[in-house]
Amino acid sequence: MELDKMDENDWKYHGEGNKSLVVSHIQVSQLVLRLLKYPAEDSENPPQTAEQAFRQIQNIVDFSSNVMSSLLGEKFIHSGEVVKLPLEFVRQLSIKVQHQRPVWRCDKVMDIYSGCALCLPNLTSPPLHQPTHTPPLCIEIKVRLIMALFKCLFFLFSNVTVALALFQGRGGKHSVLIKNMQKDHFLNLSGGQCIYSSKEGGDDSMDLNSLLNNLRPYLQSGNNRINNHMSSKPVLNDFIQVLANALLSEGGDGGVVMDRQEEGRSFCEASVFNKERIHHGAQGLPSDSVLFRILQTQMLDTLDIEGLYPLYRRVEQHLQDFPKERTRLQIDGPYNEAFLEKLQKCPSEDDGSVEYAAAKVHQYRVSMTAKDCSIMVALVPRNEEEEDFLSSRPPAFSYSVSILDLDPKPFDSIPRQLRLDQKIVSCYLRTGGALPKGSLPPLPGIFTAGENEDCRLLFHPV
Ligand SMILES: O=P(O)(O)O[C@@H]1[C@@H](OP(=O)(O)O)[C@H](OP(=O)(O)O)[C@H](O)[C@H](OP(=O)(O)O)[C@H]1OP(=O)(O)O
Ligand SMILES: Nc1ncnc2c1ncn2[C@@H]1O[C@H](COP(=O)(O)OP(=O)(O)OP(=O)(O)O)[C@@H](O)[C@H]1O
Repeated sequence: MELDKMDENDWKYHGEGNKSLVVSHIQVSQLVLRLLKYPAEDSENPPQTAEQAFRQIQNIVDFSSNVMSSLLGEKFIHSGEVVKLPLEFVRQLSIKVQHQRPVWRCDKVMDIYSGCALCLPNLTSPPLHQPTHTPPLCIEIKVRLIMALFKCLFFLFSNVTVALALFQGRGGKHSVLIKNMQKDHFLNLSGGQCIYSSKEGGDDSMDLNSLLNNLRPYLQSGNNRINNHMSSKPVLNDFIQVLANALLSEGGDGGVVMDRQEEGRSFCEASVFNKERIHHGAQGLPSDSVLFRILQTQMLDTLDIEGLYPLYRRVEQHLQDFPKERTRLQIDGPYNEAFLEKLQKCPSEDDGSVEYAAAKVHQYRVSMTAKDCSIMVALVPRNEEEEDFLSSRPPAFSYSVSILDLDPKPFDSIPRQLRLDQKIVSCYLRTGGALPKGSLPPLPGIFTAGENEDCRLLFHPV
């Protein structure tokens, strides 16, 4: 990428979240740029200088590469690098992508003032072995939330959202869905075609059929492939199994997903949802799988928000008295090895010190990041000429598993977490356990549990 020759026509809208917007390169399919967003009311007066924006993105890179990578496993992490882009390019890009942005995300605008962005590999287009005729199938899962489809993994997470992205064609023809199940959010990437949704009041079964029709060519094998027939249930079951196998596999990149039942450890084994499993947390998950690593990192919050808040207040009070201590305590970074050491070597007993309190807050913030990240799984059917592809069921896939959105959560976000938690608890007490439609998702510490298809809330000791 030649930074002095940037042309907005080489880039297209890819997706966005709450605080960043992502564009992907049209020709160089392995590249994306992630740009910061500001509240729309700040569009005339950017809330930070170019230097501060650069620092913010460098902090994101450092936090990912020095802290989260060590906790989650390097093989799953792509931290990227900060780039400085020509301002005119960024302005033109912002105009170009505007009409593709979902309306409900337009309360924020793309940062067109700093010229800073994060350059990352495109995780929906991973360099997986030899090219095949069939394009990669990408599934993005926001781990905080998990959908009923994945109820086998229920015990890991606290709510229900999944984003599924089906990409057809590496260069040009795309069929894409990214869907937030809970809020009915769509992110249609350029030229995207929705293959699955569960719109409120919409015809879910039709959408599920659309998903199944798109999945069928990936999952038909052996006789089914020749006869071009495979009924819906096995398609969905196979899809879940292939996806679960990738999530439970111990390789990060470029592994091969086969049916794990043959290895004596099946997906269903992990699906048993019972009190034992909740109490033992990670038991049953392969120790180097992405799910295990994320769960371990989520469990750094040994205190719940109510237990943490007094420690946060201790640090806050100390900073009011000694503002310069902010740097020594690494409240806003730098996110280096010393920061990691602080949270890893935090004593188990409170000695009343501000260092202890700061380390607990650091741990909590890291845990929050691990609860809010996403997993991207890219699957490519293995060479269709190979014997095992034709005979195995479900067919074998090459895969890559990555974790995205590992930004540090600000120190100042703690009081907001407490308010959210209090709202949820009062809602729980008011409704006797049933969340009203459209309400906030439960926070960590509250599980949406499913047994025999029905959902209820359980308080989970953390
Ligand atoms: O605060 P919450 O619980 O609403 O969570 C925010 C998420 O909302 P949702 O999970 O959809 O309700 C929100 O997700 P959305 O993409 O907006 O759905 C973000 O993940 C946000 O993180 P950040 O501010 O971008 O670092 C999340 O904020 P943090 O609380 O993790 O800082
Ligand atoms: N490296 C990448 N490769 C491919 N797609 C990506 C990449 N990074 C982000 N995306 C896409 O862009 C979307 C927004 O990115 P991201 O989740 O990092 O934004 P965010 O604003 O931090 O989100 P959140 O609202 O969860 O905080 C993702 O959901 C994903 O679909």
